[in-house]
Amino acid sequence: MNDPVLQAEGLVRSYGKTQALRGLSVTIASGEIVAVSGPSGCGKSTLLHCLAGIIVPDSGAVRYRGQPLGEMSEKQRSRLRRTSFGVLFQFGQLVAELPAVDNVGLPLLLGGYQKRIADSKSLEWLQRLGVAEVASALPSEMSGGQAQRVALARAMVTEPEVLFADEPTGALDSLAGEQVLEVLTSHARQRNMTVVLVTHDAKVAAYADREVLLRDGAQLAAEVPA
Ligand SMILES: Nc1ncnc2c1ncn2[C@@H]1O[C@H](COP(=O)(O)OP(=O)(O)OP(=O)(O)O)[C@@H](O)[C@H]1O
Repeated sequence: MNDPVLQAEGLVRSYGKTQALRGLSVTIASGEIVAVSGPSGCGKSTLLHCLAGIIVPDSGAVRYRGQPLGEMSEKQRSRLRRTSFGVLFQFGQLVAELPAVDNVGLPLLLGGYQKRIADSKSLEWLQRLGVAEVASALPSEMSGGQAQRVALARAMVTEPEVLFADEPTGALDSLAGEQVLEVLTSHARQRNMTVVLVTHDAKVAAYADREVLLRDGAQLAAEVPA
């Protein structure tokens, strides 16, 4: 395996009495596209959120390039999410008051880019994902599928080292879903971007290099190539 980018060891995470992760370990190499799959409620999103440092496991550790996330301050973790990680949540989470072009450009503005450059990179990504026509639309004026593609553009625009995507094609019909996955995976392969893709759909998992199958908060079996 190439250099590991992310190593999770013995992750346990509960919500009240529900144990979402039960001692899960997984290693993700640089440039790998990994699908995390399994039935609803098996802990996929919880694993993604632990790997991205959005939530902290009750026990176990996640290391990013050897550095335990648990030993970073919240400020350091959020800086890491802004600079090295791109996160696409299951429900896009666009800013309701901003048109698509500004939603996508937001992480660039926060990273110190000039508005003019942020706008042009944002439009480039909207075009690549086939939603340039909604550039000036507010999220409330978009279809669910358009909003999801805009949210993906926002996660990709900073060219993150690792992209975490939770059901990135959940709101898309199958043709649009294939187009988005094609753009996402070909870009990742060109740029050696690591992708962690949560999905319950075998057709989506087939775009990955490797599949991590979960059942009830644990890995089902030896990892299988997708
Ligand atoms: N914020 C929360 N509060 C309480 N229980 C939660 C919370 N988030 C997740 N859970 C529970 O933890 C378990 C794992 O949830 P998780 O969302 O990680 O699974 P998932 O595989 O991503 O599911 P889905 O495919 O339906 O999105 C489930 O039983 C879920 O009900």
